Amino acid sequence: MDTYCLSVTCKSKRGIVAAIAGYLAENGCNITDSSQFDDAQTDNFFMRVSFVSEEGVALDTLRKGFTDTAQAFPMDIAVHDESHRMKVVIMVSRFGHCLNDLLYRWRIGALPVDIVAVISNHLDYQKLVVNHDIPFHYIKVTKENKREAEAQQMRIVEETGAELIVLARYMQVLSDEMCEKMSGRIINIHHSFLPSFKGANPYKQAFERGVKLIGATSHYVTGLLDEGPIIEQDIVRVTHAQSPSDYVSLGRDVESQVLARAIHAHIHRRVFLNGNKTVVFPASPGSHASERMG
Ligand SMILES: Nc1nc2c(c(=O)[nH]1)N[C@@H](CN(C=O)c1ccc(C(=O)N[C@@H](CCC(=O)O)C(=O)O)cc1)CN2
Repeated sequence: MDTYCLSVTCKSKRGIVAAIAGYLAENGCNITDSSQFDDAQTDNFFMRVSFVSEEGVALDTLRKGFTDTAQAFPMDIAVHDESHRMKVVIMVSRFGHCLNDLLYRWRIGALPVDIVAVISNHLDYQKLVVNHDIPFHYIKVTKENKREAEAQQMRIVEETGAELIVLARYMQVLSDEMCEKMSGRIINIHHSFLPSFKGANPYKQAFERGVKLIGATSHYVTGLLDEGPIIEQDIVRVTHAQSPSDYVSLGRDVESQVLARAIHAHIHRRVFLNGNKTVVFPASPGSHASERMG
């Protein structure tokens, strides 16, 4: 039997959970996992439900049936087949550790997505990508050709049907237009514990500040550089004896892990936008089951 995921965002009101649980039960669906959050500050309510359609009621029928429930509680509602593999374009510049990590996770089945293309403004990782039988697109970016380069990037996104763009250390600022068009569908890894040290060279900034912790932050990309809603973060200790290049080495693993966790949360629809913040529900049991055991 297929497992589906229902995600709901609405204004908080008594009875929402009962209405949704009741609707699913009445339509032969068994809830296997449920998370909800009522934000008292914004009065926004968020809910994510995994369920099995035990009597074979089709996804489209369930979607259509929800409109009545949705009318009782004006809500943004979406129902997805949890077996759907999201189409992803990865973009990278000169630092390839996050790309390499994502390709490995994808290859062993730990990242159940379809990587439909890798785009880079450098040729460093062409062989690596082609060896994974994934299309590689080299699109040079200069101050003079940024707009045309971005148009080429967006053509690839549209032609492949990509649902998510991952900036795996892609070091070019995207235009407001692209950020708006792909709002909530571009995930970046920034190599600092935001909001500290935005922009280029965060490790140099951290070294000059004399920090004792460096970190990585994965966030949705907006027109405001490195200020998009944060999805995942982590940190690693540093000492007075270490240099910015030591930070680069120490940062590789934490950047890769933070980005992978953020993508995993996004593709399993566990991330909800809440103004310029996010609500991130925990992974449901078995959500890592797609990984091929060695
Ligand atoms: N619109 C946005 N674009 C990008 C974001 C974002 O949040 N909003 N995140 C960056 C990633 N990034 C840090 O994580 C970052 C990348 C690049 C720069 C920058 O100043 N780039 C220069 C060119 C540098 C070069 O050519 O090597 C530039 O674009 O003029 C700052 C921060 C990805 N894009």
